[in-house]
Amino acid sequence: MAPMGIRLSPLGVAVFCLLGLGVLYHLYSGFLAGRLALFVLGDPAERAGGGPDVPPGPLPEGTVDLRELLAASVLAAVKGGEEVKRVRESNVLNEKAKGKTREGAEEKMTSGDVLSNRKMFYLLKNTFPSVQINTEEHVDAPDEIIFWDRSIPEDIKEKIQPKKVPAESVTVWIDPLDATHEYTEDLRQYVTTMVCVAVNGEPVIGVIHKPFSAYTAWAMVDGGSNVKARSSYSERTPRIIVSRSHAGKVEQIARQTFGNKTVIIPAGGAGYKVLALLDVPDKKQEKADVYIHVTYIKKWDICAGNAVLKALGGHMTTLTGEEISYTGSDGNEGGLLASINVDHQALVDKLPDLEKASHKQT
Ligand SMILES: Nc1ncnc2c1ncn2[C@@H]1O[C@H](COP(=O)(O)O)[C@@H](OP(=O)(O)O)[C@H]1O
Ligand SMILES: [Mg+2]
Repeated sequence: MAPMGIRLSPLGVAVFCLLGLGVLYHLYSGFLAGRLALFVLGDPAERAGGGPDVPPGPLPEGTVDLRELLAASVLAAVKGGEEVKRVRESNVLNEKAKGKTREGAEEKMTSGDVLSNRKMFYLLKNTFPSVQINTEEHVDAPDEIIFWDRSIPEDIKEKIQPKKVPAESVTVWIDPLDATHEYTEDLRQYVTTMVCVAVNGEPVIGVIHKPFSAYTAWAMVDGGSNVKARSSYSERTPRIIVSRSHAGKVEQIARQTFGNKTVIIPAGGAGYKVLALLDVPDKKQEKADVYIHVTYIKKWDICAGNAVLKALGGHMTTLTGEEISYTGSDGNEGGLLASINVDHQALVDKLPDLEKASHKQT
C-alpha cells in the first residue's frame, strides 16, 4: 500500500521507467556519440588547424603565424583561380583597357581579374585585418564575406612549423590573374594566381597557382616547399625564358650575352616563367634555365616567384644583382634575373649594363 492510499501498479511503474530511460537515451545519445567520436578522432576544428569551436573569422591582431598565412594564401590563390577559370569558360570576359605601360603596351583588365581579386583580397584581409595587403586590382567590395576556413593542408602541417612575426612587419602582395594579356587570347597555360608574403621587405612565402591545371606550388624560406628544383641546368648555353608581350630589348640582350644561338622561349606570365625553372609536373609547362625581364615590372608580378626561388636556394635579383625589397613602392625598376642551381653572380657579371645596352639598340 502506497502512502496517502494511492496504489501503484507494477506494470505502470515499469512503463514509466522505460519511457524515462527512452527520453534520457534520446537526449544523451548524440552527446555521447559526439564525445566518443572526439575521443577516437580528435576535435574536427583542431584537426583542421583551428582551435576547438572556433568559427572562421578574423584572427587576433598584433602577431601573425606565417604557417597560417601560408595556408590562407594557398586557399586564396585557389579561390581566385576558380573565378579566373569560371570567367574564361563562360567566354564573357568584359575586357577593358586599364591604361598603358611605360613602353606604350595596352594593359588589360577582365572580369576574371576583378572577381579573382575580390576573393583573394577579402579572404586575406578579413582573416588578417592588421596586415598590409597590396594587390594589382582595385579593391571594390567591402561587403565580401569570405574567410580562411582555418584548415591547414596536411603537407603544410608536415613540413612547416608555426612561426609568429609582428603583423606590422608583414606585406602581402596579390596578383589575382597573372598573364592577363594571354588570358584574353585564351592561352590558358600561362595563367596563374599568386600570393606573396614579405617580412620586413624580404620575400618569405610564395604561392603560385595554375587554375587550368589545378596545380599549386608553395614554398616558405627556411621552412619547406611542395616543389623542387630540377636535377640539372645548362649554365653554358642556358635556355632563356622571356616575356612575349612586354619583351622590350630582352632578346637582343640575351643574344648579346649568351650568343646568337641561344634558345629563347617567349612566354606569358611572371609566375609561369618562374615555374619554368623548376620541376613542375604539368605537361603544358615549358622548361628553361634562366628567366630574364628587362622592362619595368610590378612587385605583385614577381614577389611570389622570388620567394619560391629563394626558399629553394635560387635567386631573383635585378639585372645588376641587387635584391628586391617588397615594401614601399609597387614597382621594380632594375629588370629581373632569375635562376636556380647555377652561378647567379656569374650571370650578372655576363649581362651588359641595361642602360648601355638600350642605348646601343636605339
Ligand atoms: N613594362 C611593364 N609594365 C607594367 N607591367 C608589366 C611590364 N612588363 C610586364 N608586366 C607585367 O608583368 C606580368 C608578366 O608579364 P609578361 O607576361 O609580359 O612576362 C604581367 O602581369 P599581369 O598579367 O598580372 O598584368 C605584365 O602585365
Ligand atoms: Mg601579374
